[in-house]
Amino acid sequence: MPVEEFVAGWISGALGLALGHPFDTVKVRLQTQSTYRGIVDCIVKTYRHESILGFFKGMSFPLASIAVVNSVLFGVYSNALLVLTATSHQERRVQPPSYTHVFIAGCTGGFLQAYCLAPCDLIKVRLQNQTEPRAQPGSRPPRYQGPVHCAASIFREEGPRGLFRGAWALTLRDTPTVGIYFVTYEWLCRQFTPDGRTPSSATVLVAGGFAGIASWVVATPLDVIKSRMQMDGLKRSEYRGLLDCMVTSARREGLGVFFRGLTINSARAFPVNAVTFLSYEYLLRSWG
Ligand SMILES: C[N+](C)(C)CCCC[C@H](N)C(=O)O
Repeated sequence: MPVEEFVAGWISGALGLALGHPFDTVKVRLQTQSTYRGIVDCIVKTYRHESILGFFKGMSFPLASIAVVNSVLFGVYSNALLVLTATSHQERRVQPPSYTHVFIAGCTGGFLQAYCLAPCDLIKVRLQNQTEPRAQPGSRPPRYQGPVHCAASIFREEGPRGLFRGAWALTLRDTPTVGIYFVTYEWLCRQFTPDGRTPSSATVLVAGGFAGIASWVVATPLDVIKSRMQMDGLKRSEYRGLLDCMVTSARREGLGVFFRGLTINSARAFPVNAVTFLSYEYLLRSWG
């Protein structure tokens, strides 16, 4: 099993993540809290109360864990294509796989990474939603003091299954949308690259960026539900399940609720995925 894809996925995931984290914090807050009037209001309030550091809450942990998740995503994708088409990463430029194969391999990668992502994403979302300013002497400490403390508290208070809260919504979100992610990327690369040639860096950046946006647009409704399910259970359980969360949210806030965070998510998706794909392709190429 080729391991370079896993390593390249690892490094490129970490690079993309660091770039996108401030956008991600604003997105999570807009999706789960109703105190903000919009993107600008959320940015201003976060900055005023928590300084620039507020935007980087919950980042250290995903930086390590997203790297693992991305490595599973790209590693599984590439190896699934190897099984389906019997071509390696290098051979695929000359013998491009069909879009159906790309889609199936993408869905497989999306499905498997969702399980590694679920507990990591839960911890990230819980930490990002802590709006207390940095601890001052004498002030009450926030509920979770860091990722390890957060994981231990969830385990203690909500049981081992609590760590997989929202995992179902996450799997439904990622299985088809990662398929769309890779199909968009491949399609755009092929549009701008002569047959049999490797895509240029500019092409990879643009194709990666738009692949990120396209997949996030489709993923946003379930992303909102996922984030809400993850925050549920903190005080008391409000939703009886995924469907109940959808119906309750729509009834209370209208159908627009399913698009919360869409703008900021798209603004984040472009640079994150442009950098992810560029570094992924670059690493694989330089390893020959
Ligand atoms: C498929 N879905 C839209 C869920 C995400 C795919 C892109 C993953 C990337 N690490 C990012 O965070 O943007």
